[in-house]
Amino acid sequence: MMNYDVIFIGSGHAAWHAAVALTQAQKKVALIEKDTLAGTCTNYGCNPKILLEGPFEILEDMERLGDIFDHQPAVNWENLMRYKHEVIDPQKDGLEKLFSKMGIDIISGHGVIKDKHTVSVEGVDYGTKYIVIATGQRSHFLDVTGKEYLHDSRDFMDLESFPEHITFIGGGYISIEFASIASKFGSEVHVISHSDQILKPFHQPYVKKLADKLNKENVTFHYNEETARIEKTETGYKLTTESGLAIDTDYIVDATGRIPNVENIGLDELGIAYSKKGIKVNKHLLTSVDNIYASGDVLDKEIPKLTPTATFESNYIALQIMAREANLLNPVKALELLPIKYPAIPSVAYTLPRIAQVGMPIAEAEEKGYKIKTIKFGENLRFEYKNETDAEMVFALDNRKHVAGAAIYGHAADDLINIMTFIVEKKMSARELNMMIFAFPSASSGILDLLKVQMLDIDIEL
Ligand SMILES: Cc1cc2nc3c(=O)[nH]c(=O)nc-3n(C[C@H](O)[C@H](O)[C@H](O)COP(=O)(O)OP(=O)(O)OC[C@H]3O[C@@H](n4cnc5c(N)ncnc54)[C@H](O)[C@@H]3O)c2cc1C
Ligand SMILES: NC(=O)c1ccc[n+]([C@@H]2O[C@H](COP(=O)([O-])OP(=O)(O)OC[C@H]3O[C@@H](n4cnc5c(N)ncnc54)[C@H](O)[C@@H]3O)[C@@H](O)[C@H]2O)c1
Repeated sequence: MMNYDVIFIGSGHAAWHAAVALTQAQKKVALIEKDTLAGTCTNYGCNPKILLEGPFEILEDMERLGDIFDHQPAVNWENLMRYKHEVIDPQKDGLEKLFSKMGIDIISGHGVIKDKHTVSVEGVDYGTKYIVIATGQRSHFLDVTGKEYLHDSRDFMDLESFPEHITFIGGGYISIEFASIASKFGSEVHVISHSDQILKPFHQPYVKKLADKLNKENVTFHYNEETARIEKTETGYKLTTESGLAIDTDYIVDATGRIPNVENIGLDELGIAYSKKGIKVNKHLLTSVDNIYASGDVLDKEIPKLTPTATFESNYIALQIMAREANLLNPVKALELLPIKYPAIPSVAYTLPRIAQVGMPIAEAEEKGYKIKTIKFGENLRFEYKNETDAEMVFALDNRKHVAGAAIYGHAADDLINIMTFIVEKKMSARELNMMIFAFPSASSGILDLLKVQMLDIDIEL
């Protein structure tokens, strides 16, 4: 039987960062993957999503600049799809080469934990000292009549031609990000939310601003509607809700969330606890079995299930295993195994424009009595922000004049929020920011200049 120091079940970000770090630390490592090497983000999530969205972002920029351009171009979806395959498909091959070169074994097939030191793949057993469960999540599908006509995000990002009428069920990240693309493409878009909200975790005034904008661009939002059934019609599909709303459409994306892959991997047999939200772990990301960790989307966790959080957990587990191994070698100088401590985590909805946030939600900061300040940087710095006059940031100042949290609405929010993450995490003061020089003109320097003044909390409105 082949023996390893660490076996990872899954090969996404929750797994491979640790696999690389442990291999560099001379550990013998294997990644087990039943689908595509490198997991969701690389092949079917963040990477293809942002590639497909890129040209629509350029269109949006051009539209904002109006008649400065003589012609408004259109996106050729077939060519964009070809470009996606050209760029995204080789990524897994590149990683496979890198992993093999490093000496990481890649085992194809469905991994099942047989006992605490054995993982079985398609009838072959592999021995190991540690196991990391990093099996991620899969799309949830509604259990309704006609569910066979529903598609998920993976299907959407593989569409060969773009539908003229498209319907998204769910009001989360996937629905609203893809609805942004579809509306820019010129399709008639419907979004069905079973609650009275969309993008629930985000700053709701900005979500409303986005919904109003999308609404003007052919996106119709239907709130408090439960999907009842889907029927095939002569021209496409008819989606009917429990209240009787009927929508004729060419394509339906079910984006009602993702569910953790906890089945058929040996959890019950080993007594590893899990819930509907995922595998339960302690503060060291250990399951109830002392050599079996879990990482990434498959975790039952309160923090957002994102690529950077999966990567953070993966790196943390690598360090835990290295420390445990070092302590075995030298128990006298045993290293302290610190519990995981997450820093400020930014979230971004890659809509057109983006909505981003970090730190304490503004609504919570308001309740705590923190000072809430708004910077209308798009209006104030129109020359720099490509005429995006409605771009703005709201932030909360705690009583020590540190930024406790921020939310941004605007095209550059995905990058600007990283600057704010730094400021929030490091509890930077206006004085410290003032001691630094930033390149100008740039999206971040504008916002930083305005922020420094506002952080001083002198009574002026910018
Ligand atoms: C459409 C979409 C867009 C997204 N956009 C973003 C974004 O912009 N930013 C962001 O931060 N996050 C985004 N995410 C979320 C991000 O993709 C996940 O948080 C991230 O991929 C989690 O990594 P992971 O390694 O935990 O899981 P995954 O990447 O899902 O990897 C798990 C792997 O385990 C494999 N597996 C499962 N069971 C077994 C088994 N028994 N044996 C062997 N292999 C198994 C699976 O095939 C899979 O490849 C997006 C997700 C989707 C679906
Ligand atoms: N920009 C990003 O970081 C990004 C982008 C895409 C996906 N993701 C990740 O992928 C996950 C999945 O995305 P998602 O948009 O599918 O999930 P989500 O959790 O963001 O949204 C799911 C939506 O479906 C609704 N819903 C749930 N059950 C329903 C039901 N029975 N009927 C109707 N509606 C229902 C919810 O109210 C919610 O609006 C996200 O939670 C996130 O972790 C992140």
